[in-house]
Amino acid sequence: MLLAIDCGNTNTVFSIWDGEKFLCTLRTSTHHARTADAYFTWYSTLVKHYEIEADITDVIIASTVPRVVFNLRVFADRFFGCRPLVVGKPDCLLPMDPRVDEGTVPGPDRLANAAAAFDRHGGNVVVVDFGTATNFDVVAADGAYVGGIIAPGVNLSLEALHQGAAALPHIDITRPDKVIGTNTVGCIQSGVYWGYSGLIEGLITRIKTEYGMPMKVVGTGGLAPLFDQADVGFDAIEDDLTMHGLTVIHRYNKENGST
Ligand SMILES: Nc1ncnc2c1ncn2[C@@H]1O[C@H](COP(=O)(O)OP(=O)(O)OP(=O)(O)O)[C@@H](O)[C@H]1O
Ligand SMILES: CC(C)(CO)[C@@H](O)C(=O)NCCC(=O)O
Ligand SMILES: [K+]
Repeated sequence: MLLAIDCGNTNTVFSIWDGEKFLCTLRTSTHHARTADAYFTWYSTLVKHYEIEADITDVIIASTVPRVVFNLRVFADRFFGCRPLVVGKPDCLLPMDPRVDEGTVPGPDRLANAAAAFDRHGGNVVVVDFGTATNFDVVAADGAYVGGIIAPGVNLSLEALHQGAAALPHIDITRPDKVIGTNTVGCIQSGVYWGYSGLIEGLITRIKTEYGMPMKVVGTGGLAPLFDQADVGFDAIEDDLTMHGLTVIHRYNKENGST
């Protein structure tokens, strides 16, 4: 069985893949100082709680935070006796290499999204991934990641307003019915929800125009369903896209002999 680890700037997600389906998905906040032993304590408690029969033989990691990789490597080695595949490292093959400016290191989450989008939709896809940042990942007809857009994440924008303006409270994102807010919270909610909806819709339109061919748009990440309610232009919402990409990359490496 495969343990797939998607380590974002805010949250770290572990999923166990039995070759056909994910048996569970476990989430914790990302801390670069978390030790291998601490990962195992957390992991084994939850696996026991959910009564999962996990026989982990392989581990794959995609981390947007370079510093956590060391402890995750130790975790894989100490508790599962395996050397993990780390997306973005030279010994982790990709089904298709990215085509970006020389010296650019695309986020491993974006490489996983590209592999997943190609596997499920066959390319000519733009993935909109709502995480700490909101990134748009363009996947060409042959499955290559060819670039995209990085915008500040929704929660980051809310936090920045609160941090930077003394009279503005911290609020949670929600879909306000009205655009014209009649109280402070309503005004912020409108600015972020409707402002962000315009950003997504506008960027999708511009990407399609520049790309010049029909494209599918797939939304993923925690806030994708909320923005889908504003009809921003998603053809599909797939909450497991990055994880699916990790299983695709892992399978590709197995079949092509690197692990
Ligand atoms: N209605 C909502 N309001 C606020 N947050 C939400 C809502 N729905 C989902 N979320 C948030 O979405 C998060 C899951 O999103 P996701 O895993 O895609 O990104 P992340 O963990 O925030 O970022 P990263 O992957 O960059 O670490 C959850 O932590 C949850 O707090
Ligand atoms: C954009 C984020 C932060 C999204 O998680 C991540 O993919 C990242 O750190 N990327 C590195 C830069 C790039 O993708 O071009
Ligand atoms: K993510």
